[in-house]
Amino acid sequence: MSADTETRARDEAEGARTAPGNPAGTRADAPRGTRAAAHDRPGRGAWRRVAPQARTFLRRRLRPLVRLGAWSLLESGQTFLGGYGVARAMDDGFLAGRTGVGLAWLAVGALAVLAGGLATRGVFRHLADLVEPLRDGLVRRVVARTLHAAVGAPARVDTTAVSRLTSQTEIARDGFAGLVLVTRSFVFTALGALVGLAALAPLLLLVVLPPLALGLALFTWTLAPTAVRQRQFLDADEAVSGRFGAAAAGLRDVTACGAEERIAREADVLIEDGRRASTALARWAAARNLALGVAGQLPVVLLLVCTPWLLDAGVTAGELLGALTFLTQSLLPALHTLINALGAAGTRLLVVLDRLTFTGDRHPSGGDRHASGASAAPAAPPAKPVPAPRTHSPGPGPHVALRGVTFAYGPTARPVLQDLDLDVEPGRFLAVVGPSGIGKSTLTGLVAGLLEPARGTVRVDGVPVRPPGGPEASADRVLIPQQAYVFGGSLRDNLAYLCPDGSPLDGAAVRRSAEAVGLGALVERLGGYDGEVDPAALSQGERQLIALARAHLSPAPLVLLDEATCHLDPVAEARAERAFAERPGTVIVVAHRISSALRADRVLVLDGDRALCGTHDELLARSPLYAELVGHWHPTRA
Ligand SMILES: Nc1ncnc2c1ncn2[C@@H]1O[C@H](COP(=O)(O)OP(=O)(O)OP(=O)(O)O)[C@@H](O)[C@H]1O
Repeated sequence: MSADTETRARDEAEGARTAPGNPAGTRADAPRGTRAAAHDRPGRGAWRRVAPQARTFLRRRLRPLVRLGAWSLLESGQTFLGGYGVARAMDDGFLAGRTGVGLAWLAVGALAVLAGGLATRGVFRHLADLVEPLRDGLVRRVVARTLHAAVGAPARVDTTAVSRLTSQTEIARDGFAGLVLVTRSFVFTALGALVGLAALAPLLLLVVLPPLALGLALFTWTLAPTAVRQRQFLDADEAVSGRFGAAAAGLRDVTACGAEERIAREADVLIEDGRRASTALARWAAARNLALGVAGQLPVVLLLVCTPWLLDAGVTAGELLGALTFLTQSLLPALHTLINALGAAGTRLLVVLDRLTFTGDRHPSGGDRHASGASAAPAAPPAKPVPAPRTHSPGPGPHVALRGVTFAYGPTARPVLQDLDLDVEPGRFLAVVGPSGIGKSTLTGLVAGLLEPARGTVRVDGVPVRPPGGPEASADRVLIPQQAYVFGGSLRDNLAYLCPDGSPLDGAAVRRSAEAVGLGALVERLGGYDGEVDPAALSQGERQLIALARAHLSPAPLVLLDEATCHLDPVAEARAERAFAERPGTVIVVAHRISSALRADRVLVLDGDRALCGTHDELLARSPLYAELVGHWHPTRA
């Protein structure tokens, strides 16, 4: 606990946006649900949950509280003597022509400040006795709950526990320390000032107390709505970062499915929510400032306005000056710190404590606490690609033609592919092989339209491949990447994901595709095609089988498999590839194992700047790299 905690609390109060440790990970996968829940939940709900535990915590720590109070009382002596000393110095000293007496009273005030410094030291010593147990208790609770959850559902990893254990418990500790400091500082400063005013002239209380009480009441009224807005602001912020995190992780699928517009629309909604939440929060900050004006500045104005009346009523000039000293030197700064700290940092502390201490299965904010463990498989599917009418004449498959294609990942980067010419005849099965990082995925990205060549053309059936974003981008071709995309829902919905909307789903075709790629065992395990798919409970290989069956079932005549079978064993991989070879259409497979090349009609070997295309036998004779790749391959190990 450092001595600048009070200042920090004030700084924190200035803006929640800069809050350290944004616990964004808590609901990365459930932004919409989160938003809805956040709007439903009043701030009082959080207060009701946290308050009983807070009371128990404080009741058990009466001794440090009493010690803190005692040192604070001593500290308030400087407030009392500060204003009272000024009044006496004026009335009994300078105005009475006794300069020595005046200076002596001022010296008393200065000594009181020194004594106050010692008292502050005592306050900090005992603050730790109150604050550290809070942090320890929170850490214990988070660890216990995380372990409990991990034992209950080992497949789901609660990664948000790290944030709760580190930044959130630190926010809670620092926030609590800051609040204890500013609250007791205000209470004892106000006590010192009010006792001082009463000691000078009770009439002064008549002027000062009403606006002070009104301002404090106004401020208290803003607390609950501010907590609600604070929560909404944090939730909106988390929803935005969660949405962007999920979109970034699935960028390739999003583009392949032509879902950019929907993702952008959803992001717009969330950003708009964030803007609204922050505007509402700012409105309540303005209300807090009004409360500060009423409680802190209005008494000063009233005191000045009432000066003639007060003087007539027997209040002396020194007493008036003392009263102004109380107000401007002590009460106003303490009030300013209290209002800002309670209004922003206090409500944020409430929100964080609510999250850390809530013991239900679901996070109070509405998101599933474990949801982030299934980040590889978003909970809800993005937009389905809009099917476009097939522009080419129906046949065994489209003709893919690349002419002089050069591509680099940046204007100054070395090209990954250079002057590449390639023809994949209609209905053919092409395997692409080459060392890691040579540009195999880049090639599929170009054919899928996800990437644009710097030079040259990529045509499918004579039509230039359009850049991503067009509605037809994924209707004529389907790209299955290594990271298979599976969403929560029925198996049937997962398989039909690339089928045209509105057209009746042919049950026999679904079964044929599932059987063809080897999905039968999983279908049985899930209890049929209406069985629910839980992405987090599937192995990588099972997810790939679902994605493969989906591509097989789709009407797309061009299928691009980018190591889409890498988690399957060699037998399962061979079966899946055979299914695509037998399916009408053109297939380009980035081979995970060289055995894929043996099954292909033709093989493209990418080798640095050179690329060779031919049959297996031709390449064995012409490509040293291919011969080497095949040489290292042992059919029994593949
Ligand atoms: N988005 C990107 N930005 C910059 N460079 C990239 C990007 N994607 C790939 N690269 C680089 O381009 C080169 C080709 O990458 P690519 O993924 O096409 O290779 P690959 O043959 O598919 O590799 P692997 O077999 O390991 O998947 C690599 O050097 C890679 O680092």
